[in-house]
Amino acid sequence: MSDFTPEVQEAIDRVRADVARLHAELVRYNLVVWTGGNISGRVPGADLFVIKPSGVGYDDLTPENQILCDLDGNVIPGTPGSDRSPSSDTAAHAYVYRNMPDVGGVVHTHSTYATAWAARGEAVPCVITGQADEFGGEIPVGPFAIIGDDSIGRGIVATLTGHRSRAVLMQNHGVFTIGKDAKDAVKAAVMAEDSARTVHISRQLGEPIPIPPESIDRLFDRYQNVYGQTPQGALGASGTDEGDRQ
Ligand SMILES: O=C(CO)[C@@H](O)[C@@H](O)COP(=O)(O)O
Repeated sequence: MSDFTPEVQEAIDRVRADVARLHAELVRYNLVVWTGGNISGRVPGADLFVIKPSGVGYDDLTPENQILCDLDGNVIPGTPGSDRSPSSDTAAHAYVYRNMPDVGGVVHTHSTYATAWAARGEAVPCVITGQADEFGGEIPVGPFAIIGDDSIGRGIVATLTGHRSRAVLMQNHGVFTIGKDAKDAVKAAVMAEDSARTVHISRQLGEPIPIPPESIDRLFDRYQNVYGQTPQGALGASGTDEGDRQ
C-alpha cells in the first residue's frame, strides 16, 4: 500500500472523482460508442495520473475503480482499482504526461466526424471562427501508430508540440486531445468533433472559404485571453477588444 502525504492523497481523490465523472460528458456529447474512449488526469504535485479501467462501461465508472499510475504507465499496487487492467491507451497517456509537463489531462475518442477526417489522413482546415478560437488553426493529423507501445504517445507529442491545436487526428484511428486538466481536454474533444462535423458538411456544399491567417491569430488571441469571465469581472462596455481588456 502506497503512503501519500495528505495533500497528495487529497489531489488523487479529486482527480479520481473528476475522471470518473467526466466520462459521462463523452456520452452526453455523442463522442463515444460502447467503451471506445478514455480520459485521464494528472495528479497535481505528484508524478502520477488517474485513468479509467479498460473496457468498463461508462455507467459503471466510479472514483474508486479509476486506476492510479506512475508516469511510466505502471499501476500503483495496493491502490483502489489496481486489481483491474488500465485503459489500453495508458502508455500513450503516460508518454504525453512525461513529455508535456504543462498537460494535466488527456482524452481519446473515436468521435465520428473527426475520425472520418483521420481515416483520410486529412487535417481539418480552419474555415470557421469557432475553430480559430479554440485551436488557432487547422486540427493536424498525426502518424498511423498501432496500440501496444508508446508509438501513439510519440505521435501525439511530435504533432502537438509547438502547435496551437490541443487536438490531433491520429491517422486511421481517432482523436487525442490535451488540456490543462481533464475537463479542459474533454472540452477540446467536444470542440474538435464540432469543427470536424461542420467543416465536413460545408465541404459537401462547396469549397469552404479560408480565413486569413492574421484573422485566425486575432480570433485565437481574443478567445484565449479575453473571452468569458475574467477576474476583473464584466467585459468592457464598448464590446470591442480594447474595451474587453480594460
Ligand atoms: O482505440 C482503442 C482501441 O483501438 C481504445 O482506445 C478504445 O477501445 C478504448 O479502450 P479502453 O477501454 O480505454 O481500454
